[in-house]
Amino acid sequence: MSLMDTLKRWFGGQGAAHSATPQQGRDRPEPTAPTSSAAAATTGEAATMNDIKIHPAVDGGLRAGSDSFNGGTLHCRCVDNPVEVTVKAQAAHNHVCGCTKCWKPEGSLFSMVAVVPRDSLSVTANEDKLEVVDTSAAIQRHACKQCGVHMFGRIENTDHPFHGLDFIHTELSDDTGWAAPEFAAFVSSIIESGANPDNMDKVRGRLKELGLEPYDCLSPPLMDTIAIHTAKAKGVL
Ligand SMILES: N[C@@H](CCC(=O)N[C@@H](CS)C(=O)NCC(=O)O)C(=O)O
Ligand SMILES: [Zn+2]
Repeated sequence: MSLMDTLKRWFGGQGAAHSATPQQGRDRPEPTAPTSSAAAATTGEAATMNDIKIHPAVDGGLRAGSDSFNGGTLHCRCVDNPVEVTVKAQAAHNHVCGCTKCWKPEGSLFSMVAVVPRDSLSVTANEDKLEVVDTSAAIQRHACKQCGVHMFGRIENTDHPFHGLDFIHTELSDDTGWAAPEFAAFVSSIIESGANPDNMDKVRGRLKELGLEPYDCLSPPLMDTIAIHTAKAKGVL
């Protein structure tokens, strides 16, 4: 059984999703710099909860994934010769991530990132435009050298709890049916990108309102996965 199957068996499928919102496609305009969202969160303006913009794909409510969806193609933002990644699987554990390392659209407080089995993902066009942004990171993020978009993240360390899974940003796909985000990870880390600490209650409030439970690391099931892996490696489980 693959790690993906194991994760799914242990933790079930995707969480509840809410009302529809348009996905960001590659030929749709980049969201404009927010007037009162990330800006409010970073400048110290008195933001209300409704001012907080989390990510363009979730700000209008979550769009449910489709049970029959089996993957699609992702494209970078280059108009000419875009990098294309093909994924032959539904994504799992989709979530918004506040860490400084995951790629975010311009002006967004959070990235949106999900996992797919490594063997379901291939680069199908313009692979020569990709480079790893930080070769020392656990997640080797392959980004387009021209537009900067991260096309996929891969864990090469075979001892890592998530080895076998690749990380993708489903918003880079025009295909509909991708699993909806289920939670918010590394929420406190948005402060490291310059978000105003005074607005954190409002950020967490907005995440809860959207149905994205906020965590300052990963979700409990994923933290359990890591702990189980570590316990087994140490021989205590
Ligand atoms: N507070 C740190 C957290 C970074 C972090 O641990 N990110 C998580 C979530 S993506 C991770 O798994 N990082 C591994 C990596 O970036 O290789 C930051 O914001 O930079
Ligand atoms: Zn992250």
